Amino acid sequence: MPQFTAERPLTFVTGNAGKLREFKQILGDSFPIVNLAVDTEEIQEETLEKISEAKCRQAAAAVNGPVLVEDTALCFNALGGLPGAYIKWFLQKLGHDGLNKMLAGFEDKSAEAVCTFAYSAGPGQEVKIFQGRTDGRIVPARGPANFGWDPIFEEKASGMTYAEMEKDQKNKCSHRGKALVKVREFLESA
Ligand SMILES: O=P(O)(O)OP(=O)(O)OP(=O)(O)OC[C@H]1O[C@@H](n2cnc3c(O)ncnc32)[C@H](O)[C@@H]1O
Ligand SMILES: [Mg+2]
Repeated sequence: MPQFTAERPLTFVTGNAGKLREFKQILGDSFPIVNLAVDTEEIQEETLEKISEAKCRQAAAAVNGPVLVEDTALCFNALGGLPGAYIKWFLQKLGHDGLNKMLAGFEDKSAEAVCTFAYSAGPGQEVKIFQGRTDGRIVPARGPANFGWDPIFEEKASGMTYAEMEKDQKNKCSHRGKALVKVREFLESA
């Protein structure tokens, strides 16, 4: 375990309350973690790994210490993986109903939720990537609209939308939960 201390904690850089809430539920308080919202520039890139890596380098420079960032993508299979990393803007402009309508012309409503964490020990240090993926499909909204696109993502294995699940159930099967298992393994072995 890298020596995170109260003076030099691991900083989870995000401005998203839902992400932070789940992050804390999943990782608990096993070591000193603080949260900071740094406005990072989101680059346009081919791969989710490169987007998270760029975000991580900016965050490490801003914090000047160990950082963890994540980027979440929602990939519609009928659209070749789009909106992917651009889901935030599509959700903001179109809402749940509009996202469903985007797939109206396609039989295939399947989608993949992808969470990509990136860790750096500090500015100029190597960036480690941890990814979690969950299969599902896009459905008309069901369940409380507490977090992003949770009501319209029906997880494949359970047939429930993320929004219909108890928090523990979502965290066990979610893109974020799977990625954080890998993050924890790394932090515990490093
Ligand atoms: O500061 P950062 O960490 O970048 O936070 P963000 O809100 O900008 O997040 P992203 O760039 O990763 O955009 C992902 C979008 O998907 C949403 N989202 C992320 N994880 C989700 C989840 O588990 N369930 C539902 N919506 C989610 C999130 O609210 C955004 O609208
Ligand atoms: Mg963002």
